[in-house]
Amino acid sequence: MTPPLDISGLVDSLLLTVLVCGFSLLIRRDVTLRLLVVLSVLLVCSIVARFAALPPLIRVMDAIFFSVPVVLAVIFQQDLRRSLLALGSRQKLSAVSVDDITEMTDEILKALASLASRHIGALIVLVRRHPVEHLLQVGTDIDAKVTSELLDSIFLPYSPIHDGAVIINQGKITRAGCLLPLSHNPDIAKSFGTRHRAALGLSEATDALVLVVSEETGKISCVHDARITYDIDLADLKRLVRKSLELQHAA
Ligand SMILES: Nc1ncnc2c1ncn2[C@@H]1O[C@H](COP(=O)(O)OP(=O)(O)OP(=O)(O)O)[C@@H](O)[C@H]1O
Repeated sequence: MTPPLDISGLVDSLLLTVLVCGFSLLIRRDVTLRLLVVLSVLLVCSIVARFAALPPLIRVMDAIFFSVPVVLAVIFQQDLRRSLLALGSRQKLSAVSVDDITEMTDEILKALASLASRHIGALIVLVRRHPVEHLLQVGTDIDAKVTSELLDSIFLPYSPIHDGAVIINQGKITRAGCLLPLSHNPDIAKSFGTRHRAALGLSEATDALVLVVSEETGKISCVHDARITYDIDLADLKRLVRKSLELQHAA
C-alpha cells in the first residue's frame, strides 16, 4: 500500500535540508552548491513518487534522505575536525604593534621574492588560530625574530634544515625542517609535487596560511583553506600574510 502524502513530514524534511545546507554553505560553498543541486533533484523525485503513488521509489527516496546527515558528515569530515579542534584549543595570544606586523609582513615578502628569484624551494607556515604542533613531524626548534635574512638562509640548499617547512607563530620563527602531513586529495594537479602536497595537507587540517616557493618554476603559491593559489598576485599575498600575522595576535 502507498503511504499517504504526509505534508508535515515533507515540510519537516524540507526544513531539515535547508538547515543542513545552510550550515554546509558556511563551511564549504563549492561542494555545498553541487550537493544542493543533487538534493533538489532527489526532493523532486520524492514528491513525484508520492503523487504518483510509487511505493518502491518512495522507500528508496526515504532511505536516501535518512542517510543525508551521515553522508554530509563524511564529506565534511576534514572541515568538521578542523572546527572542533579550533573550539577545543585556541592559541595563547600576545600583544604586538601595527608596526611590528608591517615589518614582519615586509620581511616575509622580501624573503619569498628573493628565494623565488633564485629558484630556491621554500615552505613557510603562518599559524593562524588553530594549533599545528600535533601535525608536525621532526624539525628543529628555533626562537627567532622574523627576518628575511634568516628565512633566506634556512632554505639555502646547503643549510641542514632547508628540507621541510618553517613555522612562524606568535610573530616568531619557532621551528624549521618540519615535515607536514601530505594531502591525499586525488584532484591535485600532477605538476605539484610533495612540497605543494604537504602545504595542502596542512591547510586541509588547520586554518594555517602556507606559502610555497617552487624550486622548479620560481613561482610563489599560497595555500589556505584546502586551496592552492598558484603564482599568487603580490598584493593578494601581502594582504593574506598581514591578515595571518594579525590573527596570530588577535584577542
Ligand atoms: N611532508 C613534507 N613536509 C614538508 N616538506 C616536504 C614534505 N615532503 C617534501 N617536502 C619538501 O619538498 C621537497 C620536494 O619537493 P618536490 O619537488 O617533490 O615538490 P614540488 O611541489 O614539485 O615543488 P617544486 O615546485 O619546488 O619542485 C623536499 O625536498 C622537501 O623540502
